[in-house]
Amino acid sequence: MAAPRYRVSVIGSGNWGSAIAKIVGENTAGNPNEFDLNVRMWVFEEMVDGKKLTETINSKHENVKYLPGIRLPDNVVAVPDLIDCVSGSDILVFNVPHQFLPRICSQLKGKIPATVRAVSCIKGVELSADGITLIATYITEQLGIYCGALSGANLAPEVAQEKFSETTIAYKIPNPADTISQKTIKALFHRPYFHVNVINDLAGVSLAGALKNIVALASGFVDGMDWGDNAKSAIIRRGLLEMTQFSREFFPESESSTFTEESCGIADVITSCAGGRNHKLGVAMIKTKKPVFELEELLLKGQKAQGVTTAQEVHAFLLKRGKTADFPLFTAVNDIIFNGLDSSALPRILEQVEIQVD
Ligand SMILES: NC(=O)C1=CN([C@@H]2O[C@H](COP(=O)(O)OP(=O)(O)OC[C@H]3O[C@@H](n4cnc5c(N)ncnc54)[C@H](O)[C@@H]3O)[C@@H](O)[C@H]2O)C=CC1
Ligand SMILES: O=C(CO)COP(=O)(O)O
Repeated sequence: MAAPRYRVSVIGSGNWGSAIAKIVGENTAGNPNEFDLNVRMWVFEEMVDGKKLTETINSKHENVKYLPGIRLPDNVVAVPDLIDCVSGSDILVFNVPHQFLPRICSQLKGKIPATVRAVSCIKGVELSADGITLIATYITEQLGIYCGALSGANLAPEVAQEKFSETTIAYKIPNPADTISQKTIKALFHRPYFHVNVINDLAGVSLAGALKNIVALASGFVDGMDWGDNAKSAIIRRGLLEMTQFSREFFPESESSTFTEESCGIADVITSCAGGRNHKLGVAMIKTKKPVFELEELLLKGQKAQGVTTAQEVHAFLLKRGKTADFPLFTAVNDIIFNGLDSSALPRILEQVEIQVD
């Protein structure tokens, strides 16, 4: 009997969504025994230069708004209808700014067979009255399918230009009878220029990707104040410690080594504090004093900086638990964005507590 050829859909077509669709399209084309050639990519439809974005993507093979200048493989097909996009697929790749996920899941609920498998490339968390849920876990809870997580030091424009980077995927086989293995998942994402390491630590990979966006904003603040490289390294060190402590304390199944050894940990903090959108926004906030969401629109032109909402969500979670004092950097980032705290207070705030990680 011939082995199954898995059909893959990518849900999302922003800066990272399009770059990941390019990778997946290259790999389905390169592994015809394992994957169906065509990759459907869900596009939140909008008019760009008087034309539907899906039509432009399918005729020019370029996402002219969110990943301009990069040719997408011909086998990546833009689809405006979410249900059409996922129907008949075996593997779903979720890649949207995290604030849009609940609506997407509510549209998909009850329509996905339990045998479908998913990977989330989203960097964020889901906040509810009960607390914080990992994005992958949220997808599992909403759709009844297993979901892993991909996260790493992966600025989308660099990955799309095929400049070398590494990434981490957390994927555990949920059912011994599954034919979609860690090897299958690696074959879907690994490229000569995009090296994948598959591990088991779903909480560590997911939280590293979400929390580093808060640290990247803080690094933008110190660069906005022109405080130099020593200050930025201090923010990176303290940020990584708070990220690890948060994960170990609230998700004890996470592993410290994920933060120190994997691309999704230290490497992503360094990358994001050097060149990411959250960093850029942090710099601009200090230099211009303009409101954060006005700057996001102005600078990112429809792209999103996830650190702003994540800082707010993590703060609400810590406040409810009386734990803000244990996470002074996370708390200060929220207070600088939303409560008018002066960023020059960072050294005084960080002096008060030294983080302990087991
Ligand atoms: N861009 C990057 O370099 C990287 C991003 N990520 C993460 O990937 C995830 C997706 O980010 P990007 O693809 O960069 O997105 P993006 O920041 O480019 O956001 C724009 C996307 O949001 C969509 N959108 C706007 N309004 C919407 C709505 N109401 N409903 C649904 N979609 C809507 C747009 O159509 C567009 O596809 C985020 O969690 C981000 O943190 C991870 C690694 C790298
Ligand atoms: O996650 C990223 C790089 O790994 C992208 O970070 P930004 O969203 O801050 O651009």
